[in-house]
Amino acid sequence: MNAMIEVRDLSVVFDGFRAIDGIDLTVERGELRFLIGPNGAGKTTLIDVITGLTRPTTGEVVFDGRSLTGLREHRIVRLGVGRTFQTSVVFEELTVLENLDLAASFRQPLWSLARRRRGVSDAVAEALETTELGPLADRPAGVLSHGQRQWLEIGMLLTQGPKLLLLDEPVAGMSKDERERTGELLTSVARDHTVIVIEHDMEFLRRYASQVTVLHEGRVLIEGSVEAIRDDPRVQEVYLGRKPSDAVGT
Ligand SMILES: Nc1ncnc2c1ncn2[C@@H]1O[C@H](COP(=O)(O)OP(=O)(O)OP(=O)(O)O)[C@@H](O)[C@H]1O
Repeated sequence: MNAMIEVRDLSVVFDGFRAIDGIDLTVERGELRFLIGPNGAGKTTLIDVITGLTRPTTGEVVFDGRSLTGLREHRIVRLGVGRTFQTSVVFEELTVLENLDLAASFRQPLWSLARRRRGVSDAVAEALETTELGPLADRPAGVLSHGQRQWLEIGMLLTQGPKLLLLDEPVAGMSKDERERTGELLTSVARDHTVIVIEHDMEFLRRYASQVTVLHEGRVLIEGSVEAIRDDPRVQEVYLGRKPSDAVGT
């Protein structure tokens, strides 16, 4: 079986309101999948269900062949699901290295902590290399630019050895150069992880996405290549008031 994540007939009802309304979604191992959709489409709620933050009303999520039904958030993290939030979770007074080290220790047994104090663990060294934050390792995270901070958060997830990364609008508020660097980082991370990215930046999508799932009103509207979704009249319609070229880039 090659699916990393299978969402089956998932619904989430908040006080009678169907935020997710019967979603089926399969993301294969090693995919870099983009999730888009207008405000309120259910993107964040879907990620909340996968990570155990929100309980589904019906349906289930199967991760790496195992049902996540009933599991608490920390169990799901330990199974290999990592997530970033729209708000930052780095400790500003700690250095880049210390933030990575702390994140890495989260999944480690105690005996390995004592051993690691003598040097930088492999996971931390790898995260520094992948994110290219090595030259900033001893700087406090508080002095990082917005983009560098996002890369640190991705690095912190990587130290925990996730199989699946869920990233919520990673390029929001970034400069053009930072966006480009983030695109390269995601492409590189996706070489040995499965990655699901919620992203509104259509130019970014056009450059870095291959498979895209469009959500609308809690359902999957369409799934396909950037070109296929760009040309689909249903997608043009849900981005009402915008030319299709604005909605998904040309
Ligand atoms: N805890 C909650 N209680 C009630 N309604 C909620 C709750 N969380 C989300 N919703 C509603 O569910 C719908 C889907 O929200 P969600 O945040 O998943 O959408 P989204 O696609 O991520 O939107 P955006 O792009 O604006 O972040 C929205 O109408 C939202 O108001």
